[in-house]
Amino acid sequence: MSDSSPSPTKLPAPARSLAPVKIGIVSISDRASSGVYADQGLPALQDWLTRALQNPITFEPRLIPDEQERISATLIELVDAGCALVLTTGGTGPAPRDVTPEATLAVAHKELPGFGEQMRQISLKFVPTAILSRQVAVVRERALIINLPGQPKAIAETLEGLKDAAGKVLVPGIFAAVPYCIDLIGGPYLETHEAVCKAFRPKSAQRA
Ligand SMILES: Nc1ncnc2c1ncn2[C@@H]1O[C@H](COP(=O)(O)OP(=O)(O)OP(=O)(O)O)[C@@H](O)[C@H]1O
Ligand SMILES: Nc1nc2c(c(=O)[nH]1)N[C@H]1C(S)=C(S)[C@@H](COP(=O)(O)O)O[C@H]1N2
Repeated sequence: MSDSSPSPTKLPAPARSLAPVKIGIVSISDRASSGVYADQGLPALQDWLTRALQNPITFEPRLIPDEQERISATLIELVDAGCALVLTTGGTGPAPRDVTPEATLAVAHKELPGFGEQMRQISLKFVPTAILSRQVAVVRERALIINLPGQPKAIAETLEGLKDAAGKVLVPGIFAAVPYCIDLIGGPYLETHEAVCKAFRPKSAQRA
């Protein structure tokens, strides 16, 4: 009679425990925050991050008007609350009330210009007005803060980049660089779902 007990070699590998991560998501919109229209920024951010990341996520959502002091105070509060990543949406354009980049730079310890440069490159594949977005990314303490444009569809476009119909990456999204950046500033080790976004780390930084 054959032994029906499972061979140890066939047992599924024990699930790796992934570090939890706290993420601040901030929708900056005069009209959404005052109820003129329903906010689509926070749902779009939460949806994309939930699809992209394998780690357990605690979201810290904030919906606020385009007011510089309020934006800076919100960013500081979220970093102090332990967010490793803070994503904002809205207020990056040239209009008088668009002050998200100024509010972000005001709380920066370091600026990372590559994120804004890459987002504008990606967005140019979607809209010629991509160059109107003044978005910045900065490090404050152990947190990475990134501005995304306010148009809700721009959230997935900039984070994920541009793919062809077969899913081949044509222009890498900025999120590919986020996990390694968070390693470097002392945050949790983030792992992504490759079908949504393949994170890049140098071999020496990859964990088994
Ligand atoms: N939070 C949001 N929810 C839904 N749609 C939004 C949101 N933010 C922006 N949009 C849409 O994207 C467009 C461009 O965004 P932008 O940040 O320039 O808005 P805005 O003209 O400054 O107005 P507001 O700050 O009142 O949203 C808006 O006109 C609106 O159609
Ligand atoms: N991917 C992407 N980027 C985009 C857009 C867009 O629709 N998709 N809209 C542009 C427009 S029209 C503006 S005015 C700027 C600034 O937008 P914000 O003020 O909503 O942040 O983002 C630009 N970047």
